[in-house]
Amino acid sequence: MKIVIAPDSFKESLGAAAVAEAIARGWRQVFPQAEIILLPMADGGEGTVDALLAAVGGERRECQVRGPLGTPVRAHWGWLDNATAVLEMAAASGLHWVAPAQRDATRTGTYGTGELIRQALDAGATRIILGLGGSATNDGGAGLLQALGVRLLDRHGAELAPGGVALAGLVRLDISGLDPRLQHVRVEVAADVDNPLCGPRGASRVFGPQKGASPAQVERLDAALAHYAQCVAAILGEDHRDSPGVGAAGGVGFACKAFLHASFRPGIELVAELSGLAQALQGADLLITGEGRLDAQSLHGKTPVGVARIAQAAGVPVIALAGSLGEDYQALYGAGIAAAFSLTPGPLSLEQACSEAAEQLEARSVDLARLWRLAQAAR
Ligand SMILES: O=C(O)[C@H](O)CO
Repeated sequence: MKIVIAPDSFKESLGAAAVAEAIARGWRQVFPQAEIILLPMADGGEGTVDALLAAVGGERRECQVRGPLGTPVRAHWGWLDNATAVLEMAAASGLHWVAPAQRDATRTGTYGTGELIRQALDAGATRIILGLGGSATNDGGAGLLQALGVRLLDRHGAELAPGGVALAGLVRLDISGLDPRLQHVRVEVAADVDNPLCGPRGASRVFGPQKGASPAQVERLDAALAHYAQCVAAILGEDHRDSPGVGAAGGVGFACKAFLHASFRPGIELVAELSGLAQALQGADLLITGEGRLDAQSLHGKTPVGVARIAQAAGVPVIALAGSLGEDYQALYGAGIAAAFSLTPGPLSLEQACSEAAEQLEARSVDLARLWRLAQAAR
């Protein structure tokens, strides 16, 4: 029997490698002889740099940058030997940097992600792979642009304060100071979702609430991003707000598309390709994937659906384990996932569920393996 285990991280709880190991421990209790291949995945969000370094090798580097609330954080990135830098915006501006009680999507910013890009430029990168997802921010990448030399000015000619809501006061963009080294760098965005910038499927409405935005704040943020997109279109002569993926990471995708001329692809596709997932699936009986939460939104680029697409092409069935199953998660059954299970055995606080994730994963994996054995015996 050959099993491929290819999960994402469980955000704010367990990295993808630890998730894969916990599932493998459970499976081995029932099938000690099984051939088990562990391929930790990522979709552009948290864990993308580590997944890519694990897949292709390279050097893990660290630097201090401005976190989402403006205080210093220690962010990591990767350097591959062909002058390629691998960055993940969550390392600088991710939700995990902001304690739940402090989450405020109206004022968090992405300046630190721009500083990460500067680090890559200083190192001489000619290609930058930038993972988007898992952000604490909703600023349309405004902070990132400021860190790279763009000036965003209000009606008094003063620089805008950090955060998405401040964009409502944008009157003028001065792009003359944009770091000239960017002209010689290929930027490839690996995005976790394909959402547009604004509107019902936009960054603020879909992802704002998980970053602490109230319904009224969501509306203010959506209007501010629409105004920002309008100002950008006025100077560039091109409106990128509806392009797929520009709503990733609170709209960082938009800044990358408009000013860094980035190409876009689903993050999971890139990670799966570099990790050799399709090859690993040859002759496999089952793929087990997982993510902290699965719901209908997962259809728009999240890891379990991305790996399921590749498994489907290889004729391998897929089962997903999730920390929690959200609204309309059954939509995943139409996207190549045969069955999805939530981890918790009963009511648990979020803190408890996060701290017990490894034990619960192992236990559910045992349950799953036992069910699989029963199904095999009944054949
Ligand atoms: O960071 C976010 O906003 C979500 O992960 C979607 O990209």
